[in-house]
Amino acid sequence: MNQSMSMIRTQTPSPLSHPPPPPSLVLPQAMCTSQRIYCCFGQMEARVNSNMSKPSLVAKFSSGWTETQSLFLKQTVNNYSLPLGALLTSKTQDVSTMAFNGDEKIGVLLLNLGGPETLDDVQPFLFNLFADPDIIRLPRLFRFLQKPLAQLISVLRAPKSKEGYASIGGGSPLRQITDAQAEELRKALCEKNVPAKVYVGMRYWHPFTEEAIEQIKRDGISKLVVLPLYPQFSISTSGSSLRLLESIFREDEYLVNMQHTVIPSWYQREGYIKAMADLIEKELRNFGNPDKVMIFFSAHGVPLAYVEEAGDPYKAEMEECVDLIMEELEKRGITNAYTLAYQSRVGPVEWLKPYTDDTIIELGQKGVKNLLAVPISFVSEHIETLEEIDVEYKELALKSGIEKWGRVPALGCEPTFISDLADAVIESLPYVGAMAVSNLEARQSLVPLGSVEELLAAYDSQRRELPPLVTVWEWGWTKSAETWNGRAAMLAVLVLLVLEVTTGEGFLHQWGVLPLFH
Ligand SMILES: C=CC1=C(C)c2cc3[nH]c(cc4nc(cc5[nH]c(cc1n2)c(C)c5CCC(=O)O)C(CCC(=O)O)=C4C)c(C)c3C=C
Ligand SMILES: [Fe+2]
Repeated sequence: MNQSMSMIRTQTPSPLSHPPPPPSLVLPQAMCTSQRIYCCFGQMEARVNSNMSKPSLVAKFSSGWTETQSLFLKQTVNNYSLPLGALLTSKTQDVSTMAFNGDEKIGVLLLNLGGPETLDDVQPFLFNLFADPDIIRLPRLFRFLQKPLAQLISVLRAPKSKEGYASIGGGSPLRQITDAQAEELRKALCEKNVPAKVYVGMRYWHPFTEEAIEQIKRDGISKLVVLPLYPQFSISTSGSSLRLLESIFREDEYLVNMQHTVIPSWYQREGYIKAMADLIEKELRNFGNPDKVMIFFSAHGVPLAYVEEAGDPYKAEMEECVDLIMEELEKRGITNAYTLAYQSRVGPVEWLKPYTDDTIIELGQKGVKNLLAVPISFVSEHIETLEEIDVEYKELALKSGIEKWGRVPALGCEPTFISDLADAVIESLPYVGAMAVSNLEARQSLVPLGSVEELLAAYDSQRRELPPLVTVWEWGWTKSAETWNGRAAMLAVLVLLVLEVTTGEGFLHQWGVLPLFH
């Protein structure tokens, strides 16, 4: 464990005054046995017994504490070895004035994928997406081909994508919905006495993350909470956005000094789980016999290698998320059969299984008649809910023998959900600028709160090569021959691809590799 990971930050012992001083004492965790931690408002003092593995609350003296506050303190101390004093402030008082100095400006950066707003945007949007090494990661030898390949694939895919976007109104609704979510989150934070500015940073289209960061600098934000709008962490989504942020932060003096924290995933939060269960419960009522309906969770897929080779926690988080939603439904007396499958695969490599389309056909064959689709990787309506699920999968289901099909809407600006996001932000504030949770066992989710750098170090740190979505081959006997043979092979592949696309014939069509995308 490195030194910074084994530290805890505590409130300096101070008189019981108001407001508290900022956290200033940093102690190696190993030295914190029976560390006394004073909280300097509300007349309270907490003593924490801590060792390398897990701190625990051993004593608490307070006046005027509610049951919830005591429980919160206990859970917090037992789960995290981080700034206790600040955590106490966040639950008891106005964070903007208590946890931080009055001149601190809090910002929340919502990260999302972005989508083309017009049909003309589709090809350049796809180029940005495929030029991202977290989406198509070529072997080192072929990295120089990332952009030409992105150009080729985006041109190849654009007609099919355009058709999809045309059928949902000529563009993606993602920007509008994310802007509305940002505004609702701002209001919810304000109502909870945490005035903050909320920014939207998209990965592949406007408003780009770079644009949001420029605004954050102009606004003089001093403490930033980074909140990817993906409930589950994946290298291909939150990971890619965080990698971009890391490179932006690294090159900018203002940003290097701006304190931040990241909420990497939040699929396990009670408010989110309850909001999902509410939507499912409501939609089940539209069926004649709700208890006979198969609940069909359809998650966005990722290539299998992300999970098996790069350590992407996405699959594990997804499965846990589905279990939590089903547990919540069970508490409400809803014990329907359910299943989880993965949609939207792209290219010929293996993705997470079972695939949504195969599963729909199988369910039909098994005699399932009522199916309720639940999109689970997204919190906004977009092409993959409005077109892929509502049109393509519905059609497939009806063809496969399903008689009644329903679909749960995406969360959008659902109040329980927005309020829970606001709580997630508030609970993360004490971690802004602090070290990440060092105790693996104490993590509440598979990916812990932390800084951009730490999160990237925890997952996919070596950025191992992943099988590209378009498979290329290598041969040769010496290092240099391998390099040049590889490059020649890649060029040959490119030429053949161009010929295939222009003539519509060739070996890839014969092998069923092209058309590349479904
Ligand atoms: C090529 C590989 C892709 C991976 C891996 C991938 C993962 C992934 N994506 C989302 C969420 C969204 N994807 C969206 C669009 C989109 N994604 C891909 C490819 C991969 N996604 C493509 C080619 C596209 C463009 C649309 C299309 O042509 O099909 C969107 C935006 C949709 C919109 O309305 O504009 C979202 C959102 C997740 C959650 C995920 C992995 C977990
Ligand atoms: Fe995608």
